[in-house]
Amino acid sequence: MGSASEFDPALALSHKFPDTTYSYTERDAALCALSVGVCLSDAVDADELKYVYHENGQESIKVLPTSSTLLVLRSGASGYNLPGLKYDPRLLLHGQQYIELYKPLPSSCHIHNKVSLAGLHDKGKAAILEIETKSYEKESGDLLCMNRTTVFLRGSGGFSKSSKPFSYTNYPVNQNPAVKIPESKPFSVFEDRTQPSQALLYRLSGDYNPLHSDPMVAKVAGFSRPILHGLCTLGFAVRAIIKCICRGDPDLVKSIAGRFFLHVYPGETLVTEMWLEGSRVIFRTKVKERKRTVLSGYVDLRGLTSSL
Ligand SMILES: CCCCCCC[C@@H](O)CC(=O)SCCNC(=O)CCNC(=O)[C@H](O)C(C)(C)COP(=O)(O)OP(=O)(O)OC[C@H]1O[C@@H](n2cnc3c(N)ncnc32)[C@H](O)[C@@H]1OP(=O)(O)O
Repeated sequence: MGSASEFDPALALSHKFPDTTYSYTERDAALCALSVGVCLSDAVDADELKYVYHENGQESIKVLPTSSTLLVLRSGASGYNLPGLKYDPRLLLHGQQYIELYKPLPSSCHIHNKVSLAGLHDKGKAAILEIETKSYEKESGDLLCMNRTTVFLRGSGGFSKSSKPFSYTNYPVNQNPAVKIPESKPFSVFEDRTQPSQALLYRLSGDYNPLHSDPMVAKVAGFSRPILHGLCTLGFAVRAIIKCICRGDPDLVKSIAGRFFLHVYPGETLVTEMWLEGSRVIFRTKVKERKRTVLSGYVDLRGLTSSL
């Protein structure tokens, strides 16, 4: 169990993460797509079949931009170990995700990851830890994407040594996923029902955190049953945006930012509302059954035609 006295922010900040490597195949990419609801309600959906099948062979399938998180899972799906930070991994929740995509993701790839600490904050009742991963294609050396993961470590705050709460960030404020939701009617709304087994499928993408599969672990974490991975909810939301606004073209997505407000139980219905502001899509996802917002954020697009 973590406690404030076991936090040494200076030690954590001076830590140099080792580079990591990762390889994924067309099978991983297709599984990742299926686990965020691709072709869930229509097995021949013309916008989505390309993520799992291509007539020219599996090497020609497209990869969803949210699958970029697949590349960084090895660096800490159910917890991050770094000196100076001891906490209870069962109380960790995914708070935010920020993704930049520089090139369409290939259907299979060998990856070289450079990992760094992007933020550390004392929120009193919780600590917030932000880890940034830059993923390079091993063969070409090209930078493919950047993922910044914010985790909320409940029960681990209160470690500040002075009266001012400790807060360190090394990235621009305009990359903050917190957004103001417009008061106007949404440009588009998309509804999707997750399956009761959704988290059991999503975990095969590589996040084996037992919070999503083990009823006892879920109880300790304060939930009545295992909850859905935050990145699965984000995958459903971004899929909805690609479908409703990008006319099915995933390569239009330049960056994605999302903040998780509340847990989702597998089997619940996700309703994603979208507003178009220039080349930015602001979105909000609600759970229909509980009428609660679970996620909001924005997706920046490249080359959007004005005919929308
Ligand atoms: C790619 C690698 C992936 C690895 C991912 C991690 C592993 C995964 O397996 C784990 C998961 O997927 S968990 C499932 C998804 N996440 C969730 O369900 C969490 C949903 N959110 C919550 O429960 C609350 O918002 C909660 C609990 C997060 C916060 O609620 P409160 O305690 O009520 O907080 P509040 O009092 O409102 O705010 C306190 C301060 O914290 C900031 N904050 C709030 N929500 C945040 C969030 N989601 N992310 C980041 N910061 C957040 C607030 O701004 C506030 O700070 P300040 O006082 O300075 O304004």
